[in-house]
Amino acid sequence: MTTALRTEGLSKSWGGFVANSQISLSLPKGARHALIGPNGAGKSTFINLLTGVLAPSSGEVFLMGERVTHLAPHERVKRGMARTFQINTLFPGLTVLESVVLAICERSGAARIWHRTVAGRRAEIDEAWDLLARLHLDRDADRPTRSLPYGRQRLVEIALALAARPKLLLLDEPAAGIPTGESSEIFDVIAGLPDDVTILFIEHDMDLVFRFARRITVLVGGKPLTEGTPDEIAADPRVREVYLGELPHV
Ligand SMILES: Nc1ncnc2c1ncn2[C@@H]1O[C@H](COP(=O)(O)OP(=O)(O)OP(=O)(O)O)[C@@H](O)[C@H]1O
Repeated sequence: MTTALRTEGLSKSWGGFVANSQISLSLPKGARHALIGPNGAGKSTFINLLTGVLAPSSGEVFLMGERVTHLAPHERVKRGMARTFQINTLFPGLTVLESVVLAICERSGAARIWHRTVAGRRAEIDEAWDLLARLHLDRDADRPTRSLPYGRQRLVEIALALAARPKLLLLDEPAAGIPTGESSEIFDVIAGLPDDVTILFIEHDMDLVFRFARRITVLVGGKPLTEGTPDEIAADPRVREVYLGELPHV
């Protein structure tokens, strides 16, 4: 089976403080893998090491079998690694459709001429409509992204990441701060993505984690405590101790 993402002994320290210690993880193609752990466990640090925002103190990162440990973030994006960004820092004044068309142009190399006219980019516009339909965003296509409710903005962020046609999608708390009904919708959309997109997500809401992950890694104090299926993780007394009753009963 093809491994989409593999890390070997990935570690990050600042001075004497160890934020990530010897994390070795392997995600087969099509994985729906959750990374969980208490506040400060080192989850965001790990994602930042994967994307190249941070350089590891030691260890390796492989994307689709290729070593990418020392590549710049944009080089990893080119090779198929995408993460979501807060939309407010991207194109707040553009409509949903314009934002997604621009992101597609960025991937297809048409970005350098986009200012001529977005309306002239027929292939990119068609692709954007397909993507919006898949994410149930088509009815919002003509609205400025900043006028959307927060939950739908998060969906646009996912659409922008998908515009890069990623092989690996990294989601750092995709449902944070969103009312329960809307967060389920976001995870329904994520669950409906095709299996050629491998997904690693961080999420604090244990109901969502146990509904959508096929495997879970638990990080405590920067170290992997255990990894397993949702049933295995929910039944693990060490994990139950860390989560103090937040886990579903099996
Ligand atoms: N640039 C930095 N310099 C020093 N320490 C840092 C830096 N970035 C993160 N840390 C520390 O590393 C530890 C892990 O932080 P990280 O944000 O990765 O945890 P997390 O599991 O994502 O937490 P949360 O669930 O609260 O978002 C924390 O103690 C944090 O203070």
